[in-house]
Amino acid sequence: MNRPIPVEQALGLLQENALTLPSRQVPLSEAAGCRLAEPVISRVTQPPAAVSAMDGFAVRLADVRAPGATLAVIGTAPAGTPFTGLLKPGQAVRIFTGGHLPPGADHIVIQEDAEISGDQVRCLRGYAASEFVRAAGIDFSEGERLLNTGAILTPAALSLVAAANHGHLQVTRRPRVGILANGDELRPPGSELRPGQVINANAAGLSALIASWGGDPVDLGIASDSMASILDHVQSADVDLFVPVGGASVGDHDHMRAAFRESGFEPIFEKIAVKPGKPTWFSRRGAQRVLGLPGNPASAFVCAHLFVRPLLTGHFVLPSLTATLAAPLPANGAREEFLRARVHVSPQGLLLADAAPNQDSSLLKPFLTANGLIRRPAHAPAGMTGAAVPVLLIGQL
Ligand SMILES: Nc1nc2c(c(=O)[nH]1)N[C@H]1C(S)=C(S)[C@@H](COP(=O)(O)OP(=O)(O)OC[C@H]3O[C@@H](n4cnc5c(N)ncnc54)[C@H](O)[C@@H]3O)O[C@H]1N2
Ligand code: MOO
Repeated sequence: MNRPIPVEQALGLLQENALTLPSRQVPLSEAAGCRLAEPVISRVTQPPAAVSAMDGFAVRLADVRAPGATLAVIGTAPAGTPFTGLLKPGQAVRIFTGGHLPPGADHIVIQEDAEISGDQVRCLRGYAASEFVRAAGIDFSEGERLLNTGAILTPAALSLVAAANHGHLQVTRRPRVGILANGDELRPPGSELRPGQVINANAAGLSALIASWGGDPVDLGIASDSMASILDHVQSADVDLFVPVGGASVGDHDHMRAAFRESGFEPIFEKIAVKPGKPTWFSRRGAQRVLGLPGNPASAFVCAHLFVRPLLTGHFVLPSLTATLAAPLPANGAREEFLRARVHVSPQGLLLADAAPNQDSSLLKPFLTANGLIRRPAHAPAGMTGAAVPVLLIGQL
């Protein structure tokens, strides 16, 4: 299994070997960003009854079709305290936004269109149809399935679940993701460097990406270029997914795969026909997985987006937009390519993709402006300015 496999095949194998994690119950206050381990079924109807969308008067539409109707105000219906009496013809109830419509009422006259005098209200306008009434259940109903197993609890999902009257949720534990840098030359950021030494730059960014995708990053430090050192770091780690970085290629100092194999991990794939990131590899041991990234920083970042993100989010299809090339591209080689690019909307409203001029896999600086990856099939012919290309967003538009 040493030949590089296509990107789509790699994604399929990741999906077949997706992480399986235990679930636990958490209060809503701890559920942000977690993944649901069971569907959320609403326990209530929202709104529970027809309610007013405005401050004003609940009336019968039939009473106010013509302007100038004068009605007797028989009570008040603020939000939280429904008026229980029946609204008869010729009557109105003072109502506030969110208040339940009293039985018999089917229309709201907003207070700006009303003149109050004592316990009477005069409606200045006439109305052809019912206004400002929110029907019961326009948002959702009791028993309705609001979210499926696997959904991520986004801020909007959290409020929806709260509105559906769930105080606790069964969620999958966040995957613990161990980032293991490797290389005798590497030192932590902030170090005094001797000649030949390089900063472990990858771990900081990968850790932030992993957290943004719902993982709990665990910094496993830097292993030196020896089997013993890597084994030492692997054996002492309690993680669901290892993300070793570097030592993935064919050099004399690349021991990462062999060390994991020695630890009982079985290879699933060894290389991907992708540029950058050919040495990206994947293996498993029981419930644990390893997604090995190349050490080159751009390769590590791009392949984290392509292959670590699906493992953490459970979405194994790379989301794609269509953009227009802002500048020509040369023909592509034998590996599917993902070019760091700035994706932006032109003043004419066109989504443009502008590839960074230098795509060398050692460069980090292009990621400051690149918010997308232009996806180019293997052997794609040269692309002309104006051509449509698929783009994967990796940042804000
Ligand atoms: N003869 C061949 N040489 C290489 C091949 C090949 O097929 N045949 N593949 C190349 C490709 S493609 C890539 S990508 C790199 C990846 O190699 P490794 O994963 O083994 O990475 P290293 O050798 O450990 O490091 C490469 C480069 O990146 C720097 N690095 C490593 N880790 C970090 C880190 N955590 N932070 C910052 N920089 C890091 C390291 O110092 C090296 O400069 O292999 C090609 N070679
Ligand atoms: O595939 Mo490597 O990541 O080009 O440099």
